[in-house]
Amino acid sequence: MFSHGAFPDVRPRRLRTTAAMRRMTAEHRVHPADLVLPAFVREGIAEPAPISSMPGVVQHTLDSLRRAAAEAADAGVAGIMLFGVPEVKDAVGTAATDPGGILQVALGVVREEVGDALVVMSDLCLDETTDHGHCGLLDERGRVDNDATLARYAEMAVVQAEAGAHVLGPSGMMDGQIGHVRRALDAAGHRDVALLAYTAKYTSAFYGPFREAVESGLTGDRMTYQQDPANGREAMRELSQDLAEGADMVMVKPGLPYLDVLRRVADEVAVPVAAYQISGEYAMVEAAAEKGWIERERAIDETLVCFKRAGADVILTYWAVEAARRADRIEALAEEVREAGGEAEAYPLDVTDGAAVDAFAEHLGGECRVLVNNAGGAFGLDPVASGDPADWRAMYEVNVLGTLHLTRALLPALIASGDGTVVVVTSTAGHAPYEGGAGYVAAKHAQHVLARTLRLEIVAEPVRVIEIAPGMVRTEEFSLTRFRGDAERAEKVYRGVANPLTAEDVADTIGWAVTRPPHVNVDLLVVRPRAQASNEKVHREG
Ligand SMILES: NCc1[nH]cc(CCC(=O)O)c1CC(=O)O
Repeated sequence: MFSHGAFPDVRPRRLRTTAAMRRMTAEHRVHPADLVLPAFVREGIAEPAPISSMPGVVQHTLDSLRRAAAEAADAGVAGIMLFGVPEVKDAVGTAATDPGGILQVALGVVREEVGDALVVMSDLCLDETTDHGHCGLLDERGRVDNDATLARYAEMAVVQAEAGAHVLGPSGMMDGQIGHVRRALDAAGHRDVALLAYTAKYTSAFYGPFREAVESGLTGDRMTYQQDPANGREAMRELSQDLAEGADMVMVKPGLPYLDVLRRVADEVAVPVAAYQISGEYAMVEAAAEKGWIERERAIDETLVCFKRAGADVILTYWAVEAARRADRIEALAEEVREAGGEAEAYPLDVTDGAAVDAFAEHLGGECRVLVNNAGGAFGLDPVASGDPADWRAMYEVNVLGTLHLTRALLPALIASGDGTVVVVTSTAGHAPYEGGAGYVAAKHAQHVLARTLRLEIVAEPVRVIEIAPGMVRTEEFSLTRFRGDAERAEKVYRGVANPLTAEDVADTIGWAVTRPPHVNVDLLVVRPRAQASNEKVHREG
């Protein structure tokens, strides 16, 4: 290495003096387009089922998977990798080649939802569908039979491609799987379906939580087909095989314990390189954070940028959507505030998660003057007769319980400040019904009444409670979320309306109300565009 000179002329710390300097000199950044969300979908459940060893991750229903895919697309994530959990498992994994099998149905649902907006990937492996839990077929002595398994993989590949997958991820570590699957796809006319080869897949204790996620029946281990953690060079042998067999992208898995392998692979190839941050890696960070032993968001971001530094182009991570949001819009907004001379910190938070909200309150360290409860949203526009209870529940969770969680957690700090303000952003839907809006209307009425009740309860405290109720506001996502990404339907809401309110109009209103002198409590402020006289009386031109 050439010399850069010596101390005291050379002081590397100069480049670390300010946030702006560090940002300019950062060698790597995580972009939402680098991230892929692995997602589980389970057959025969009516509600998403939490996975206890992966807090925050669920086994989806088809419906909740559809929503999660739309959310991932909205967050700018690159892709989604689907794992299916069938109701019935058997020795040969029949569900894996049944066009009506859960994974295939899920692929169809996700493609229908997101089209080509996400790269839709599917796990190509038998362990989710076999009762013995192995990634392949067993011979009469109970050993995993490589070549018999290849034939099953070939059938699965065609069925998954037909169901709509853009990319298949053969993860069973059978010799020759990439070439076998490639030829099967080509023979069936699926020349454009790409293969993400699990090139270096190690037998790992860190897959533990995944086994719960797919309700694996595995007894024993996978040591005869997955790689030995002691081996690095062997990964290069697998790599040359996969490339020769036509792999479009290659992957190293697990992630963090194998960054050296990732670096070796990345140095060697001319195809995109992926890393899979697996279930056990996720669980470790979540568990330590839950105990308060590490800072959750910092730890997550650090792991992700380390993958980039080690040479990954693509990262499969259960934090994909959260990290994309953090990397993306909230941070951009904080940056805007800082550039305007203010101070800001971006802190992505799921307001429906009471424990996460408590952690956020702790992060603030007992200091808070103004709380703006702005998180909210509408899902669906169905009449009561066909209302979807899952939508209604979700709307209650985010609009009402979100406000409860934050207000509860921050009230002590607001009171202690000696001059606090709670703003509750409701809606004109909190004051009058409209057809199709019942679930949202009910939630917004509840939020309105929460604000009124709180005002009664804390009248003796130095805290104001202000409700802002906006009417028609055109933002990039309110109607898009309500109609699950149907842009045309979302657009129709505002068609012909001269000037719907903007997010800035509402922010301006909040800013005004909050900056009145402390003794002035704006109880309720309804703000609508001039063209809207009531929820259902809107003037449209043309
Ligand atoms: N179909 C095999 C497969 N594909 C992805 C994972 C693990 C993913 C994770 O742990 O997050 C596994 C489990 C295994 O090899 O035992």
